Amino acid sequence: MSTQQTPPSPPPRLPISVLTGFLGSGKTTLLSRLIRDPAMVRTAVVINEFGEVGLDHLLVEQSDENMVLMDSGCLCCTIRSDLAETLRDLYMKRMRGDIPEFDRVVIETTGLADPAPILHTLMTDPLIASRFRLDGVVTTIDTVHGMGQLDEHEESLKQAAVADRVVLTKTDLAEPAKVEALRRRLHDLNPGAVHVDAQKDQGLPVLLFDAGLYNPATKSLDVQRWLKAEAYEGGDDHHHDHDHGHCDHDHGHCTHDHHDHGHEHHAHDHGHDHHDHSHCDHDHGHCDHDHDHVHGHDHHHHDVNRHNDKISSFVIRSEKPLPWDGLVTFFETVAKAQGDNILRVKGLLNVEEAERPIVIHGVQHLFHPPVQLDTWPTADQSTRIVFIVKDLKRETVQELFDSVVNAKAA
Ligand SMILES: Nc1nc2c(ncn2[C@@H]2O[C@H](COP(=O)(O)OP(=O)(O)OP(=O)(O)O)[C@@H](O)[C@H]2O)c(=O)[nH]1
Repeated sequence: MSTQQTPPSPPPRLPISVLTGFLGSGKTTLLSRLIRDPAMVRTAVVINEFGEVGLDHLLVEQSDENMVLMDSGCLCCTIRSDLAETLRDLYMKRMRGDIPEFDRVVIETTGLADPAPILHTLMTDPLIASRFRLDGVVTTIDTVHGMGQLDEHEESLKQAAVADRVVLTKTDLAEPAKVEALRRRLHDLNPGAVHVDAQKDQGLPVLLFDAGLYNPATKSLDVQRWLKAEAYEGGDDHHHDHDHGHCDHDHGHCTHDHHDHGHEHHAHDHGHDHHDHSHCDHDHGHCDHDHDHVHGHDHHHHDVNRHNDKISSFVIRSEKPLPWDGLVTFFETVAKAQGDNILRVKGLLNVEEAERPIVIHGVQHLFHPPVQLDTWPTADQSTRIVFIVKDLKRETVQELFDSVVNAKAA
């Protein structure tokens, strides 16, 4: 992690959305819909093959064998030898004016892929990292088979855990109770992700993209919307969530269980999630409220370690300003010791030496350069670091934080 404290804000790099999801979960179907949508104008979509998205007569212009322009204004491009080369090539052609200018990129990954290596490429290849930034991860989940896939395939769990947007597919085929049980499980697995219904929701590009720190609607950095720390906190008691194996065998039972435990507010959250993008902001109003409620309490007791198989998420919170070198040591140590178990980290930091808050963002052991915000997003000036992890206890991370950061702060 770099110790640079004042990188440019907002970042001028082109946003990339990574589309992932299990085999047959509906990535291509979603992409075929997206590339025909006029809102995808000035978007470059990187796919495996043209054939899979059925371009046929929609194609208006082919610049070379790897690239076509759709009449929606969406540029479709197939992967060359590897992703890094494809992105470099795209960027150079854009610079030279060989292809229409595009403002964002969407990359489809293959079905069984652990998305982490792709995210690594985006963050580590110097040419790519200086021209592009990760906007978000979009994960398709099949509502008919998704529960079983989450049980049986770790890749599927990881894809859901790193998502900024979860697209529920095949809701026209699945029983509503199963869809609801899956929604709950996904929410427990990754409370910050917004759920979108591929069948019912309209305006998919708006719902799926701009999931990052930069909010094009307000033309500013929107850390509340991005961090969603409140979604990982709050007084939820998720002790019964451990038994998701049951869900696959007995969804009705599982749904009942949740209701029996008074989790109606989950359904409420989900209801908000899949309406339209503006609900993100509405959600925030909602979350702020929750957050104020939580704020008056001892956060260490209210942070809930949500278990979903081996994956859990939690927030490390600290009220006092923290020394930068302590924070750097903490992130370096945690990345070195537990890098493989850290799926995603997002943090808003109150740093002693900095007048303004600093935002960090990491995938496994890699971190984007920190970004300094102009102001605090709300009156709450505490440090909040969201972790989504695998096989890693909250206590382990908290202990390290206490010994490295809090000890230095004391
Ligand atoms: N009824 C229904 N069928 C869907 C939906 N989404 C996808 N399908 C079907 O599910 C099958 C798999 O969908 P794809 O879009 O090819 O899935 P994919 O994730 O691209 O698959 P891979 O490339 O093999 O990983 C296809 O037959 C689609 O027509 C949906 O929302 N409803």
